[in-house]
Amino acid sequence: MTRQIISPGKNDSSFLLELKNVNVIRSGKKILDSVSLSIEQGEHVAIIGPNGSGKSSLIKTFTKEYHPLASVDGLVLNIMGKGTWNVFELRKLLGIVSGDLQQTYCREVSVLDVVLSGFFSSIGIYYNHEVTPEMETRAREVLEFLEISHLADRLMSELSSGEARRVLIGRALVHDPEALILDEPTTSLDLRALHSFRESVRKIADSGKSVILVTHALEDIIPEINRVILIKDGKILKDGKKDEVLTDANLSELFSLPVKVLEKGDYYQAFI
Ligand SMILES: Nc1ncnc2c1ncn2[C@@H]1O[C@H](COP(=O)(O)OP(=O)(O)OP(=O)(O)O)[C@@H](O)[C@H]1O
Repeated sequence: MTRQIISPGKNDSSFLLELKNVNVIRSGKKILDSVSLSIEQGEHVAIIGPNGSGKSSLIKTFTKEYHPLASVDGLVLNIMGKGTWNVFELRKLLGIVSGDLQQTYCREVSVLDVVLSGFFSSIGIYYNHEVTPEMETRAREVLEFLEISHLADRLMSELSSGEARRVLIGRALVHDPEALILDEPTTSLDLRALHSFRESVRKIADSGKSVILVTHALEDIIPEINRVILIKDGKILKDGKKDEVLTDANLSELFSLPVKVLEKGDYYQAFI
């Protein structure tokens, strides 16, 4: 399945993602409103917004699940400098981890098979999937990198939320994506699981892959992320350096109520 996106760009772009004037309408409602942003390869970014602000819709636009209005002047939607992508190839290039994805793994699939399924952009391994020895070696390497080799033969349905979330990172990493996109990744994780999860993501950020974190929780922002984009009502409210964007005034405007931002060590927290 190949889809043509407007304004195919040059192939030598250093941008991982380049969006200009992206408008998305679903069920007659504008859910992304003239969104323009560029993310360089290797750059780490947090996209923060309240419930319903358009964060997941933005990710679905990156992965071609949602399509921008083609009739808008100046529309650009390029990924790695290209406007046209095979959708399955694209989904391998952008490793995505979300709570939704975790819910689809409630059937009996082993951890190793979950990681291997990343090669096929599928939910599990089926009879028509040809798993090569190289794929299995790579899947085991990823489990080791994430320090969860001991879980390889366990069933996904028997894991804790924290363990399962790290397995899904493994699935996203197995085909060596350019970027890891994390959509509300820490929902339902306790403090210990949160810590392990953050450490895994920090390791990935240090390895040179872009980490794009989408969340409403400031404490998810790992120190390696230096740029923050605020999104409200489908529009970009602010985009800039973390310490300049995460202010009381900006967060109060974002959530439409008085918010106090605290910086603690290398992390941030919001209070009301
Ligand atoms: N397929 C769709 N059809 C109709 N409305 C949609 C669709 N997808 C998203 N929306 C609407 O677009 C708005 C943004 O939704 P989106 O899921 O992107 O928000 P979000 O910022 O990810 O929210 P949350 O933090 O609650 O997950 C919401 O009002 C939502 O109801």
